[in-house]
Amino acid sequence: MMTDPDSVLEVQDLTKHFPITRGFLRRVIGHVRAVDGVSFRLRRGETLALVGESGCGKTTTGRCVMRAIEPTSGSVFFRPAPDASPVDITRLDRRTLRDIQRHMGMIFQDPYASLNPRMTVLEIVGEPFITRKLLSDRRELERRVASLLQNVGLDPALMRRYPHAFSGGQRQRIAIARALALNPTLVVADEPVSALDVSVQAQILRLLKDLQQEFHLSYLFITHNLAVVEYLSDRVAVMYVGKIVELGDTAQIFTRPRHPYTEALLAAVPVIEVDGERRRERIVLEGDVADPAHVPDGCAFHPRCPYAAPICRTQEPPLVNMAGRDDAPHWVRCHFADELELRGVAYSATATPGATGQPNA
Ligand SMILES: Nc1ncnc2c1ncn2[C@@H]1O[C@H](COP(=O)(O)OP(=O)(O)OP(=O)(O)O)[C@@H](O)[C@H]1O
Repeated sequence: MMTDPDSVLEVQDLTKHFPITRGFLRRVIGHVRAVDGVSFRLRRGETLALVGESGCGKTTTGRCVMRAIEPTSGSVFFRPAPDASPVDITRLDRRTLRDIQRHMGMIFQDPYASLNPRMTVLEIVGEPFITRKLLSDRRELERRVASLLQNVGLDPALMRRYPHAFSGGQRQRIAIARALALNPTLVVADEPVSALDVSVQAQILRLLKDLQQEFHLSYLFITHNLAVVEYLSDRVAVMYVGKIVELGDTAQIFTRPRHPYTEALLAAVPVIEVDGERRRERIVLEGDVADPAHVPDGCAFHPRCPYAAPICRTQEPPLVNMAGRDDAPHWVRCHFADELELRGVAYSATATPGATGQPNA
């Protein structure tokens, strides 16, 4: 159950296992454990970033939360409005689900692929009103689309143009206008700036931040870019092979990571030297992400972990809250979380990625 009145989303023990089949009869010979027991909470107006290397299960988690794909098990409690009762998205019938989904918006990585090239901006941004039969008056529809375009910094006079007339950044603004059309409570953004020019990324991130404040949006922000996380996120959940291995406040995670995987991710981000000279300190993570179809025994990170001990090969560590009694929770899944002195990076909550693409610039 979801008890906290401040929560917009509570994900409990979510799993998504994709069957691996073989042969003519499509016999199931195994499972890809893309999401494997993920739990987290998102408060009103908050941004939670899901980070990790490619293949760790971030996108699958986001899609299960919106029930764009069917989770294998677990619950996703969602409160569509501040005074509404929470519902478990995973238990809804099709029609109720569709009603509830209007309170959720989704922004994708590639604004070239996500916008239908044969539709005008008016049709793209206005489509949610049409398909849900919320507006039939053409004038009113144009007025609403114009106001949405203004919100995202686009000239409403361009609403009759097609996507090809716009740059990547402008296309992403159109996609954002569409995602916000029905005034959602929750926005799931999956790498929304990764496909854009570095110079445009900062503008789009700033826009997302402004829109969040104006419309009290809660963001589930999927990204592999820690500069983006630093700029936008209140909290961070680090995923590795379908599981959350560390979850806490952004500042905590950056300055005092407690999981070796987080340390490795942070080390892969370029940092600024104390003397002011920027140095690319790109420590590439050794080895590949474990195959979620053959998850290693014990801690899934142990084959790549520089601190691994025998216990790590045999026993899976539980997710434990390492924070003091009065501090914000800091969850870590590592046998040695309270022993290791791991390296973080300098953290500045005001950093703006994009101009340089670097977190501490
Ligand atoms: N439909 C599917 N069938 C089988 N396996 C899948 C399917 N979708 C995803 N997977 C697998 O699940 C795992 C997690 O994928 P997911 O896309 O969620 O990761 P990710 O962290 O979002 O990575 P990326 O940033 O590359 O999208 C991967 O191993 C992927 O190959």
